[in-house]
Amino acid sequence: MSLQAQPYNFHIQQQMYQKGVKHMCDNGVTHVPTKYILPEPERPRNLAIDGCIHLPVIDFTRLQGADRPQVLASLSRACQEFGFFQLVNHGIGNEVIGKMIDVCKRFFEQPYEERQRYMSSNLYAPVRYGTSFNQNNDSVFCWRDFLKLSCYPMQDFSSLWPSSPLDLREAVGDYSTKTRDLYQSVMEAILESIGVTNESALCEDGNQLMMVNWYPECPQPQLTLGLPPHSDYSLLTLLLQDEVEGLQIQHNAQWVTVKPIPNSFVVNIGDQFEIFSNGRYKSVVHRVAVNSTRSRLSIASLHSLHVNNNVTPSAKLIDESNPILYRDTNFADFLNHLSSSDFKSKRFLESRKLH
Ligand SMILES: O=C(O)CCC(=O)C(=O)O
Ligand SMILES: [Fe+2]
Repeated sequence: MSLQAQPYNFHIQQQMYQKGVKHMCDNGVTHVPTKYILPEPERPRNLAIDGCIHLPVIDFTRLQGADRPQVLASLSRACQEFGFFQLVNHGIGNEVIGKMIDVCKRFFEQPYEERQRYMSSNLYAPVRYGTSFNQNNDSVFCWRDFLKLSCYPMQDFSSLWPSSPLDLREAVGDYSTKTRDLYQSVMEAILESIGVTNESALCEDGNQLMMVNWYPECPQPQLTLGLPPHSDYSLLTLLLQDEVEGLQIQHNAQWVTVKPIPNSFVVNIGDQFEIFSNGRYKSVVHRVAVNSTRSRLSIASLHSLHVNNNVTPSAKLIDESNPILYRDTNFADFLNHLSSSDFKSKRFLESRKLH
């Protein structure tokens, strides 16, 4: 190879990575390029070796009935010990969920030119197609393409959602409305479980963002990750995963794989709620492992405070024995953190801790 050929190839490869993993797979990739290879200690172990975990299960129907006090107690334990739970009997119909999963898969199966229309490196863009975690900054890329859709208020955003597949806007509209209603009921229960009521800013008028994650089959899944360890900048995330496992959470200093339960949501506490609860409920670090035989789709509905609102520890949870632990924060702080190069070495939440 001539001396000049190297930088040229390097440039071509960089362009290829920026187009995403689906594009690379469509072009017949047979091994994981160096750009995606993690240092050994950060690599996942075989999914079959890492333990599986059955997260606490919360039955939404029981939450609405005479059993509410017992279910609230289980909810409180789950949010303190795991930061995660699985929500069953949530009332969102199979057709709404099935249509959403199907249309999202069809979005990613379109030719690159169609998906690329929504590509943007601007983290503020309300609709954005992209790859990796933060492709502007990631030194090691991850095996994931995504479509981000701002969803609330819907009339401000729905005309910006992809126009192809033709039924995408209708499916996202139905799904985001239903998940938003479900979020409000679950958040009311979470607030009640922590002994704080009348917090309408946490239930209404906030921000709703849909992250549709596509993890194509990966030829060497033991070398890379679909998503690196992170916690969500949200109050609460409602995650829908298809039947393919891959989500791992950190529990008792171990990575454990969450076993998908059909027709359920994985719900997790985000950074904003950990701050609001002054650390009582935990925003837990999680990551995604990929596999060599099956692509995987997940759809995270992230519910946060309105972008202009500060999140601050609730005065009702602060007293002499529970001193305030976090500084106030807002969405701009988070985006600054995300675009700073040191975000991997320090978690956003850590940067907000007072002591
Ligand atoms: O794909 C998953 O299971 C998790 C996705 C996730 O953590 C996220 O979108 O923040
Ligand atoms: Fe996440």
